[in-house]
Amino acid sequence: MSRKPIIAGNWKMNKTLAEAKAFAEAVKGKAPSADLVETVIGSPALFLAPLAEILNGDVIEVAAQNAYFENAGAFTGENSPAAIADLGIKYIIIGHSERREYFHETDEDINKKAKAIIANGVTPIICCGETLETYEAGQTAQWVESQITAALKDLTPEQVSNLVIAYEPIWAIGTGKSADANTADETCGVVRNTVEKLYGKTVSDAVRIQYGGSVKPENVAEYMSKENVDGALVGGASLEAESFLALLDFVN
Ligand SMILES: O=C[C@H](O)COP(=O)(O)O
Repeated sequence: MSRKPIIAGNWKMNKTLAEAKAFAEAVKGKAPSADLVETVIGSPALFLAPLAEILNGDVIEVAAQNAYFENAGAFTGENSPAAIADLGIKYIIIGHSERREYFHETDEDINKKAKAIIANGVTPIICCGETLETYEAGQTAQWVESQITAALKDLTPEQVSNLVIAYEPIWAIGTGKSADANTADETCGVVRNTVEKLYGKTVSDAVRIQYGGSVKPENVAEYMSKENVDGALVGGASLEAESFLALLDFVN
């Protein structure tokens, strides 16, 4: 099954407006054709509008790193999925382990966010992944299956076919100790099998699954060679324009 690769950077809470705009100008027009790979930059909400303007018409898409599950109302500090969609943003990352850890987001929150994002015509990138303790206890498959089952609750087969899931072992995030490609492929396979159990093989064959956790230009091609890995969600190595573009070299 050929699924279009998708490489997404996640800047997390980094950059100033000037740095974000300089990055966008540096990468504009330099990513491979969208026929070969989907390229996405996950930006802080502060920079979504200027990035969307600079990259308007470019193959590179902009993603938000989170959104609330209501479109408007008395939710101080939150960002509306409808307002994000209104900027022309095509992707919203949700359920990142840092949001779950530091901001106590639950599987139920992620499910509500996914529904609200899809209702606004935006594609969610739904994150899952286990702690080192869970990994060392051999409980990764059960953990990831429970996260994905809860995140997809009540979504339709078509909605699931079109979204992206990112498997990010917490123990590999920001540590430089990435999961080896076979482990990444195996657990992305668990994610795909979970989708198949819930929705059938047509949907599980269509859904795209990224690996994330210390992905670099030096190791991205190996991940992308694996059957169950359709892309990468990249933190540190996406912060600099040269490194971000080098993540895409595997398509050549
Ligand atoms: O969203 C990205 C992941 O948290 C991976 O971050 P990293 O590439 O810095 O390990």
